[in-house]
Amino acid sequence: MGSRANGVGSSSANGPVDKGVDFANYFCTYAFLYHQKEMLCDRVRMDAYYNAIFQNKHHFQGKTVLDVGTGSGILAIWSAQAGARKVYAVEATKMSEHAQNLVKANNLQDIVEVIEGSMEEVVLPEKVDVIISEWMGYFLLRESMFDSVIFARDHWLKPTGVMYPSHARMWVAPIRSGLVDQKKNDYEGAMDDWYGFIEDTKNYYGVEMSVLTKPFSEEQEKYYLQTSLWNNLHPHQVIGTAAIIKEIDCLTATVNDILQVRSTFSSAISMEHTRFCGFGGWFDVHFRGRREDPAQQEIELTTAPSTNNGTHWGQQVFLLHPPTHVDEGSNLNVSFSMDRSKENHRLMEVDFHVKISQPSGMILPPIKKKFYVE
Ligand SMILES: C[S@@+](CC[C@H](N)C(=O)[O-])C[C@H]1O[C@@H](n2cnc3c(N)ncnc32)[C@H](O)[C@@H]1O
Repeated sequence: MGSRANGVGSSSANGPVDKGVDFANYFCTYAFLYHQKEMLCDRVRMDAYYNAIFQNKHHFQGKTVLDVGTGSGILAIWSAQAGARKVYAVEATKMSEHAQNLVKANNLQDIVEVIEGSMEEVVLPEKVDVIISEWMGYFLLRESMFDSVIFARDHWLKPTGVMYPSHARMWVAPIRSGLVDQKKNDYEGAMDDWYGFIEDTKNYYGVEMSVLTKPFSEEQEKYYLQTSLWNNLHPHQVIGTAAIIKEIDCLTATVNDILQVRSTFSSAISMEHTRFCGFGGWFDVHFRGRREDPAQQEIELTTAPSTNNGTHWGQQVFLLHPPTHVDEGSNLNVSFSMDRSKENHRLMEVDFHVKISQPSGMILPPIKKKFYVE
């Protein structure tokens, strides 16, 4: 199982963010070295940022850089090693102390200035040429950290400045997966256990609890059947064409642009006699520099299903029960929407509306389902 900051129980998307709650539930996990280590061990992620910086040294040599959410300090250190004149490394948690030690241990204390504080509150002495950040959560937007990068860009990037990464995309594709059976069994097992429990409670303790069956069932259904799952999909599990559902230009996107994702797309099933079990969702980001000041080497970081280049982000899997038998030539028409959870602006709610037409021309009853990305 992959892990990013959990963000559970944080603040509202509509009201002001309660900073204390947000810190306790979101930032706190990033204060642990074991968590930073998991990201530092992700070779796909590390290689992409390393290559983006060192194969595009012209963006860093003699330049000022801001690392938004420096964590262990790794991106700030690389920026300095690539020749930056000054690097501001901002980190909200006490991880800043480890970053500071790491900077000193690598003899970069004259270039990298670690600043402990929230990006929204720190004051820098100057504007910067480059903003670098690793802000991507599960399915790209979970964690809503890109808001802080947008804030940093709007306040601290020079008009000629460059964003690292410069672009991001979200992808969705139909999949087959044995998890669809496993999760249904888990749910049914939990309900069987519940029925035994209410019978025992009545027999031994004289209390009738069946009035709670419906809310318990709803709770378990949400947990087992409506919560998206972290999974490392094999490419063979993708059974139809993948669609891009969102494209972000990191230089120009506003918070308003990323509050919601809306997309309608069609996907042609490309596999014979298979089960359509739901959707897989993933993202990629690109390092292209800016139009007037492009990268010498464009780098891509993809979290697509892969046999040997998996990432700690994996993919998010959205299971549709029961699975539908489809064939090569079946076609899916999909409406997708994603919004921030009202209870916690760092979590997401996703809706799929799917119409399936079979190669025979038969159109199946539409499928509609809501999911929680938690
Ligand atoms: C995904 S980690 C990346 C850490 C490091 N840059 C790396 O690439 O290994 C994101 C980091 O950003 C920090 N962070 C998130 N939002 C922030 C904000 N608004 N201000 C300062 N730090 C923030 C988190 O505490 C976390 O350490």
